[in-house]
Amino acid sequence: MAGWHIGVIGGSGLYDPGALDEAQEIPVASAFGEPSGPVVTGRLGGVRFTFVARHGAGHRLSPTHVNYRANVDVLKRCGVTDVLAISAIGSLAEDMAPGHFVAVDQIIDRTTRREGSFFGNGVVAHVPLADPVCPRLSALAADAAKAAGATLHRGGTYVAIEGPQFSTRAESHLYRSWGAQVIGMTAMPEARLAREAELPYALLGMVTDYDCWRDATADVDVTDILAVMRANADLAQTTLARLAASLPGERAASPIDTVLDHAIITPRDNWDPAAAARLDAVAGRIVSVVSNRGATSE
Ligand SMILES: CSC[C@H]1O[C@H](OP(=O)(O)O)[C@H](O)[C@@H]1O
Ligand SMILES: Nc1ncnc2[nH]cnc12
Repeated sequence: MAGWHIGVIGGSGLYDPGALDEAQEIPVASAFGEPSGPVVTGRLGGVRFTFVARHGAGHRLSPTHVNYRANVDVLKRCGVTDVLAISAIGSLAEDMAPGHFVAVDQIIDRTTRREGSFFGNGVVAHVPLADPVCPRLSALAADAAKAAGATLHRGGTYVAIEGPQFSTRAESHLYRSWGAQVIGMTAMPEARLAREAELPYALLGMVTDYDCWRDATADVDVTDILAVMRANADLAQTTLARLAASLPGERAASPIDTVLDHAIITPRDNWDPAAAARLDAVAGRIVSVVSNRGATSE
């Protein structure tokens, strides 16, 4: 059994992880282009945390233009074992009020304009995604949020829209009729990619608004969202500290750690060497043999 190394992807309003011991920015390049911004690593209560701000410093990247592949790839390259995403979310459910936290457990993907896989073009893989969220990490994060003082909902279906516009009222009602409880623009393809990289993924959403389905409230507005996020940023950082304090000393293996064992369908002899080489981090357990073989035969 090994130790924990938590990768944190901070969403709107959470542009830094708070006080990390021995914090340092580390230069790490991705085979999939530029990550959103600097990667900061450090320790919280003795546990290593590595942080990237999803929309970059100064929130320059829209949900469509975030390089989700590079973000997950650099976290994997840093040796992260698990990924906790923190996001601003709209509520589609009466009981999930602004200020509450939701440990999301299901996702409906309505995004259309994003690179959704590390694989393809020479190495094809099909990972299982029935449960896109890791129940162990999600429960730990939920407990930590509760201990930090958040009003916490365990479980909730998140509908990921392309954005950047918020939904129409008809869409908002439609998503409610589908059984979705919260809405955002970033959980996909992030959760897909974490699974492909064999990284257990959990998503803690901070409710910032009621989207636009609720007659009794004004329609969603970005200024209000950021005000709620700012009011909750400390709570998110305290949640991380609580999480660090509550992690078991040893990290027992997760089935997600080895999900690629039965997912790659392209026979090894047919792998495209360049495609395999790019997978040296996300699928390092599997492809390193081939990359090395390619290197020796040249
Ligand atoms: C700031 S309003 C919309 C914006 O906020 C959420 O971002 P994130 O998931 O990174 O916290 C939402 O998904 C949109 O990107
Ligand atoms: N209502 C909403 N729709 C989409 N993304 C959001 N992020 C925060 N609130 C949102």
